[in-house]
Amino acid sequence: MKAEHIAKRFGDVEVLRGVSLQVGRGDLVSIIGPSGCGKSTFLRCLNCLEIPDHGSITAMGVRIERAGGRWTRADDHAAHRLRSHVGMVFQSFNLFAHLSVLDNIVLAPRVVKGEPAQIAREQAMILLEKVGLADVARRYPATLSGGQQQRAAIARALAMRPEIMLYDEPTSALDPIVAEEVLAVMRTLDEEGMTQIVVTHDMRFAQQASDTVIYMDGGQIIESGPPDMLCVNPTDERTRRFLRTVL
Ligand SMILES: Nc1ncnc2c1ncn2[C@@H]1O[C@H](COP(=O)(O)OP(=O)(O)OP(=O)(O)O)[C@@H](O)[C@H]1O
Repeated sequence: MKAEHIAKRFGDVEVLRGVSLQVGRGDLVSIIGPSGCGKSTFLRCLNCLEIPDHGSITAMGVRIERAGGRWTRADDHAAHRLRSHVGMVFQSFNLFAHLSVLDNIVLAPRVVKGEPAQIAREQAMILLEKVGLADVARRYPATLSGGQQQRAAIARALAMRPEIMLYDEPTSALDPIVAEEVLAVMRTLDEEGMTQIVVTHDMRFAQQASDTVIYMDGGQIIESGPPDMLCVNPTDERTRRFLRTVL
């Protein structure tokens, strides 16, 4: 996946100022940086949940190019194709409260892809097994712990068979022990070759699990590199100051 010169403003506020990033297949990239620096906005631009004003996104043979003009029907079509390759997981899980865990996972394959019920359910059970939730498949989200809900959200995203997974602070609402269960699922996906981009405040995970850590500040990428290089010996003073406060 490649993003080039992504720019985005909300009213007078220039939130992203030409952010470029290339993520290799199977890589796990963590995006860190101070609150409000544009991490989530950038992540959301990657699957056009937020429409960039300028710049381009290329992934899985789909290219979206923006030059400040109107968002057209053709752009919409391209964004739809892009999203069919990309799963997204949010901080607040966003599960459907009125559906069981199993039905949460079955829903999109049934409705969007028209998969037969039996196949969608079998696939969902395989995914629930994978994230350690097979025994709670019939329960409703409200009866699960935060970590279980987040793992169900990951299974739901995986049910659409994405090649790329985006996570927006997946463990920020969780205590460290429960967060570890979620991070373990992401590590397993990494071992299986899934491409993953994670906005996170969890520096330990960023350091231990990432191929690349991106440090953003002020709507720009200030520094990027392998976790050791970035976290042990950052070249930029702002990066050093940020890491001193979080490590
Ligand atoms: N839909 C929106 N409308 C207006 N302003 C927005 C919108 N979304 C984000 N912003 C603003 O853009 C800036 C960047 O927000 P963003 O959520 O991308 O930062 P972040 O680095 O992910 O922060 P955090 O770590 O606190 O989640 C903030 O000033 C935020 O208020």
